[in-house]
Amino acid sequence: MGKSDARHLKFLINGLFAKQGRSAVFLRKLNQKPQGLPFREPSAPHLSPKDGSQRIRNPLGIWISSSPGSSITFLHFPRDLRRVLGYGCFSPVLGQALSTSPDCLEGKATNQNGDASLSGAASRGDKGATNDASDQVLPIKRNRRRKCVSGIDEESVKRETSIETTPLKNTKVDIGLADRSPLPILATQNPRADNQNFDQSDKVVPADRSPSLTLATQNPKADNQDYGQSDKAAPADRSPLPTPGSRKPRSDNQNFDRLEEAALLSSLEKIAIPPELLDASAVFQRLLIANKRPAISDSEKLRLTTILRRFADRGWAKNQALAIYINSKFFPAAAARFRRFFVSRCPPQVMELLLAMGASDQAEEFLFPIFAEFCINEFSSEIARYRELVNSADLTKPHMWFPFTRAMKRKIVYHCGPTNSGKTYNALQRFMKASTGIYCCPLRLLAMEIYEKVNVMGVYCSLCTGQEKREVPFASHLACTVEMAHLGKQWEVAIVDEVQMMNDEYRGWAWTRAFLALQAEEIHVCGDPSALKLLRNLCAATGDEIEERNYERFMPLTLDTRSLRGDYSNIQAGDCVVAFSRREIFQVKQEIELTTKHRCCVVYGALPPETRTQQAKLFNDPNSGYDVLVASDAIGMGLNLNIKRVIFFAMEKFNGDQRGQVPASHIKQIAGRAGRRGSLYPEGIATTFYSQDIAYLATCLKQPFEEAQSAGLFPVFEQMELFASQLPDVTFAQLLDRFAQTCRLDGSYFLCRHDNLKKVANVLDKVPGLSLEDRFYFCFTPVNLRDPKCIGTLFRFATAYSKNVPVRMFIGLPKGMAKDDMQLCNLETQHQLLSMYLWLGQHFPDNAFPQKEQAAQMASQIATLLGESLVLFSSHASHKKQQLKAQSTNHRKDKISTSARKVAA
Ligand SMILES: Nc1ncnc2c1ncn2[C@@H]1O[C@H](COP(=O)(O)OP(=O)(O)OP(=O)(O)O)[C@@H](O)[C@H]1O
Repeated sequence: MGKSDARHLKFLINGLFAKQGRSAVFLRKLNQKPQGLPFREPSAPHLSPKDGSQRIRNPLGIWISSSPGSSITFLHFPRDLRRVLGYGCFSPVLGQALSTSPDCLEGKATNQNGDASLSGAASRGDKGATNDASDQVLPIKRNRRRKCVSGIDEESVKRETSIETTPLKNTKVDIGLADRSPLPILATQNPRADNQNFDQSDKVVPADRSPSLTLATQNPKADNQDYGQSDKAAPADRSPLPTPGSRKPRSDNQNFDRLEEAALLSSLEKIAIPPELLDASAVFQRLLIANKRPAISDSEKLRLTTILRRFADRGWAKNQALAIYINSKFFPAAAARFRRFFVSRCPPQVMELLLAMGASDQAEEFLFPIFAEFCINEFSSEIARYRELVNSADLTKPHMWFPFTRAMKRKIVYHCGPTNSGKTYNALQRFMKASTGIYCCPLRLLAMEIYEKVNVMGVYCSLCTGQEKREVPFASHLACTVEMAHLGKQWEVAIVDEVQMMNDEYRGWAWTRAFLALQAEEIHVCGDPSALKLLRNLCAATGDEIEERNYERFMPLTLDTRSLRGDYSNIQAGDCVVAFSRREIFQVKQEIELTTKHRCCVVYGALPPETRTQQAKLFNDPNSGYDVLVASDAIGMGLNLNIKRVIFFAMEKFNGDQRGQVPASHIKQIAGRAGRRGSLYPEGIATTFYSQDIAYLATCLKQPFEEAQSAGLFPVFEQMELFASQLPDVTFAQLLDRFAQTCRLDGSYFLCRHDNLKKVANVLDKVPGLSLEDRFYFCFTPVNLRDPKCIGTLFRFATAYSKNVPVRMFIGLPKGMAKDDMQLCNLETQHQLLSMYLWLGQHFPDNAFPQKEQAAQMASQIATLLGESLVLFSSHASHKKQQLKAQSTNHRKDKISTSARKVAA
């Protein structure tokens, strides 16, 4: 399809709705009349209300049917175009969506599973809504009162004209109408949200009859799946979309020979539909008023039933039906009703046509518009209910959730560079000069470090993490974990550190929210180059100005290809050995301490931040006697470490389901910890313990940063509540699933994974008496899901809370340092339980968790004990080493004396 064809198509779609006066802006912008198209001027309706439908002989061969009483207009595309666009029907609502949203045309809007969603795209109307203070209450409502831009900037004109070629040329990205997997298009957004102009047409179209019909999807995956199952493959589905070929050979029809089908189809395509049957609405009206047909032969009935069963079973119609808010679960019942209705009333002319078409795609295409009319007529309440549900799971245009922020003029400074390049340092310089500032980071440890550093420099700074709040009197600054960012306050400078985590599948939503919502004149975001493009896109949507500052490592990182060849004696002072499990970490530590003169500090995720900092200090201190660090990937972020060489003990990691290679981006981040400005080791080296791993390390280090495509999102409680109100009889875990299946997202976003939340939700399902809000927040509690003790304790806390009694810890203080690994594990678990209690204490009313202070004290004592235990472990090892040494000396002495005796004898 050529550029001009695409333009014609766009014009056609617009022209179709011009009579309602809603495409005027678009047409003016296009500023040219399509050549070769037999359109009348937009003001003159090109569809004659009398004949209802007519074939428009334009170069694209599209014909349109519409009838005076119908809210729907059908576009039937010729075969080659269908490959690109599918087949479908539009309501005036959709015409609005298309004519105001270039992004829709670009197919940018997707739901969670990567499906295009016409109405969900970021449109150029976005900026116009910035001052709409009435949007403040609920995200769903926020979208509804969007203002339209009256002025048209050059950029948007450019975007608009580029749309015409790009999607269609690639045939991959379409106008959001073609195949997408796994869910079909849900053109569900309330049209009122899109444009104020719609108010007029809203009056015309009765609520129940206004679903946005889309040219929905040929969805190969969803064909046979229940809509409700489609989230299973969610992460993968965000990736490459299937080529939108029109009607894929369907796998679900038993005994259907594809070749025969193809042959049949090629002949069937030639069947001409009489003009009087082109208008689906008219056909439906005929069916509606027809008496039940008394005389229909059994064979005719059987053939007709076969055609209609195929229509119901093959999946294509099911996907299309989503666009008219007939969900997949309801579709079989609707299709069965339609079959009975149709077979019993089918006029002879229609029957003849259908029997000639046979059980074919053409028959389905012919039937679908009639089915749509039937559904709208018969199932208006079901349609309205499902539409409400879909609308309540609308996560499109998340930047519009924060109108006060949008009303601000923000400057974004992106400090872009690899690890150890000084990004945070430079951002902090500006932060400290500002009269007010907020620093947001991924770890408690980092927040605590900045809190201490900044206060030492004389800038009063408070601390706020999930577990802890330290209020400094008269503090103007705040260091916090990103989830705890204060979004309602205005700041002069904000820092969002490690912004590439916006793409994190679990926590990404927190960075996205902070970035979109922070009310700061200047936002300094620090991150690696992987997030640069994404940030640019978000800034384009928010209207913020972006300045990019690029950084390079102070000293390059060198790859030592020799590796340690599996020999501990090659360990040197300043080495950091990275292992990916706790067991491996202690094994390596023990081996090093037994076989070399070095002593090891350890850092891993289960250690409290205080203990990790203490271990880092020990390692950084050249006089401490601890000169080697054994760590997990927890060193990738946050700690300032004087590492000379990073040695990867393994390149595989257990990811919760199975062991797999550690992704290159993680390897790079960890390796980048080697070498630090101003330390004993300004130059960094990376290598592996075993020589077989060196090739993978080399590959990882060479790899350029992989561009993040989308930012994480998660609904706020109010959204969840709205959604839940549509589904009163489901558990919270089911609700999370249903939300993930139903929600709609723009292409720049994905829904963060909720499997961990679901596990907690399942546990809490057994606790009666918790409100939806309680469940929502309880699910976010940081709990070690692999430890039954932690889960059991959370259950106990939730049960007590649900009974409205003060929640007690019942966690005793340990007797002393851990003497073995089991005791060490117990200490770690105890700290996790306390941390959980503290987190709940921060997020629920104070009187519900009254032992917060006690818990904080105990947590700090345990952190100290853990640190001391680790030191003790090292001295045990050196003691053992001495014993071994003594044993081997004695053994040697024995040997010598025996041989001396032998010689003497
Ligand atoms: N201009 C500077 N003067 C003195 N020290 C600096 C300067 N720039 C950076 N540093 C020091 O270099 C180290 C690394 O800097 P910084 O933490 O800012 O790097 P980064 O790029 O943010 O790394 P990461 O992504 O790992 O956080 C820090 O210890 C910091 O104090």
